[in-house]
Amino acid sequence: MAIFLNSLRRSSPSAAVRRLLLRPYNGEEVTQAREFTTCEGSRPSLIHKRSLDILHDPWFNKGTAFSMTERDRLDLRGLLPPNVVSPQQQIDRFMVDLKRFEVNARDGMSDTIALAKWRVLNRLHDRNEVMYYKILIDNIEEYAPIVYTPTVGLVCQKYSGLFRRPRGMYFSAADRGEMMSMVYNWPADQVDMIVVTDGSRILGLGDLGVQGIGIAIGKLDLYVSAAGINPQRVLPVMIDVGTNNENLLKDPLYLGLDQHRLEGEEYLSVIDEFMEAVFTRWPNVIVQFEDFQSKWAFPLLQRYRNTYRMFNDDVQGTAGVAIAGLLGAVRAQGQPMLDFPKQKIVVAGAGSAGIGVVDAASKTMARMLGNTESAFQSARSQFWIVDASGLITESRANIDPAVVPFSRKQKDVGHLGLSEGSSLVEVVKKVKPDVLLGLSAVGGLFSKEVLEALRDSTTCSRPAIFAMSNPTKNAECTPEEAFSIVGENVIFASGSPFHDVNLGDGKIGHSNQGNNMYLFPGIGLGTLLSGARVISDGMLQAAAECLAAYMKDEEVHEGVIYPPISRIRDITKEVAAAVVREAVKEDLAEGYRDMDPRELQRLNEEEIIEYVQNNMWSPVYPTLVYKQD
Ligand SMILES: NC(=O)C1=CN([C@@H]2O[C@H](COP(=O)(O)OP(=O)(O)OC[C@H]3O[C@@H](n4cnc5c(N)ncnc54)[C@H](O)[C@@H]3O)[C@@H](O)[C@H]2O)C=CC1
Ligand SMILES: CC(=O)C(=O)O
Ligand SMILES: [Mg+2]
Repeated sequence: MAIFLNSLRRSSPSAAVRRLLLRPYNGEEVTQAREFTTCEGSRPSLIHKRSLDILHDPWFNKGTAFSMTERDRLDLRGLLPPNVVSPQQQIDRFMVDLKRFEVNARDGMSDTIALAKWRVLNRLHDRNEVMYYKILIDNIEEYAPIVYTPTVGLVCQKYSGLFRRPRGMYFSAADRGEMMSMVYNWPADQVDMIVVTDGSRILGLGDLGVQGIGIAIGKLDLYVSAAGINPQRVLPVMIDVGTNNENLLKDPLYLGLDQHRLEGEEYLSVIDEFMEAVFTRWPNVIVQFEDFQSKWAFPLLQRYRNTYRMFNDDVQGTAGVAIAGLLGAVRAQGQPMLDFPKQKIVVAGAGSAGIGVVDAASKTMARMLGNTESAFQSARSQFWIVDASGLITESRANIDPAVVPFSRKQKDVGHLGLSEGSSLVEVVKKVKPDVLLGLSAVGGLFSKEVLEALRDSTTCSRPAIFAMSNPTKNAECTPEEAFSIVGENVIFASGSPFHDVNLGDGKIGHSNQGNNMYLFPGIGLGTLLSGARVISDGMLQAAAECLAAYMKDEEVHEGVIYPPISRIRDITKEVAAAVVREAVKEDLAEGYRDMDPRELQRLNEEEIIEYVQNNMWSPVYPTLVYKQD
């Protein structure tokens, strides 16, 4: 098994390879001259703008940090206060403004304070991208919960009121037939990463229509901060096919199409047209599908995954993060990882996320058991899935095709006294699971009764609870509830961040954040840098195994199964390198820029990590030089 077989070959790179490795991508001139990957002292960025146009462009603006020579060169003299400040002084001044909200917060962060912070950060994002990402990267643990879950959920809900400047692109059902030309309205000639949503299931908040654009923006903030994707080459996209949220349709301030969602072939034709348009203009782009309702998430993934460079984060990213956490829980129990196929896992939620996890985790078990048909059967029999109508068995009427392979046979559950529709608490009592995993979007689903049933039934020394639904109020339980009811030994992870729990006597109950943010940035970056034409199961599995292997034994024994968010840039680099390696191994890698596939094949593990590192964008002001069109 690849996990933990970290036998890195440490040979020194050839001179030619080293030249490639050590040459981070320097921005060549592009039509819109939108590059700032270089920094002071190295190759400058050529721009076709002067004066106020520069100050109003967040991709180039440095505000008060423009030096006097640059002010002269770019016709900025007199347009800024005279004092030239350093980038760090700029950040210090900004942080004084941002931190004032903390002074007001007596009972932790209220929604109002979180939103106020989001507003201040968003305004900076509109003004000056380098500074925005510098602050985000340096304080990712503190501000990920603002630009991402949970606050991004609130932002999407309140989008009409918060909307000031558009960010990203909107394609709507009214744009049918126009998308192929519309894509040229985007100013960047190169786009590496698109996150697209149709707004139909935003976190656990349901159909938010056009307001779902916020989640695409939040995910791309993580692509820039964690994966070092150049912010000039990311594109958030909202495909507005209508909404079935009656409150939004009644709202006079709603900014989306005033119609119910398109269905069937009409819906598919819009998404098809969008995919064709973006891949025509940017053939190397990677498209991440985000927060599509389950009924479309699976069919769209099957429709596009063998043709386009795309993946579904909720189905595939979440699965990888869950697998890494599940393997961590096995290690925390003091068991060898090969015992994973013995774990009994009750899953609450049979949507895109829940079924994505069960599908991938059962495949991981099956691989450990020898990959035969009976191994697959045996692996599937370790999972019991409960949805809004209770335990899912083969006798379920109108069952979603994606769920069919995981529905239980009556004969297999009957001997436990269970049947179609048995309640979660009954299932927990009878199955006596090692793991309870929630992707139901139902806050508090793991009630006192359910947690007591787990405590009283399980034979596991360290049961694990994954309350993975977002945002915070949708978590199936809190860490306090898990530790106080099930016991101090429990392994706990949640989708949105919670604080660790003080268990007294110097003991800490660790609250892990089990969120796909640990994987999607690395999957995207690894795909980009390998030049893989599609994203294979093997590449996704490599990403999950890398995350699992990242945690040290001492950490997992402490109940820490995921790294702290502050290490997300490092873990993303490792994940991306694992994805590149697997793409090369599977002969999918077609190379990236100067790195052709043959060179890529010659790199050893260390060199691949170096290659990834050197292609991660960092927030540094470039020197700007004006060039006439
Ligand atoms: N932590 C993470 O990285 C991720 C978390 N999620 C979260 O997972 C949740 C679900 O996402 P999807 O699967 O796409 O949504 P979905 O709406 O497709 O699925 C929800 C599922 O929960 C079931 N459910 C509803 N009430 C239930 C109940 N009382 N008991 C048991 N099951 C119940 C539904 O029947 C359905 O099968 C959301 O809150 C989302 O934020 C999703 C992706 C990643
Ligand atoms: C984290 C995420 O992708 C979700 O909750 O949908
Ligand atoms: Mg999602």
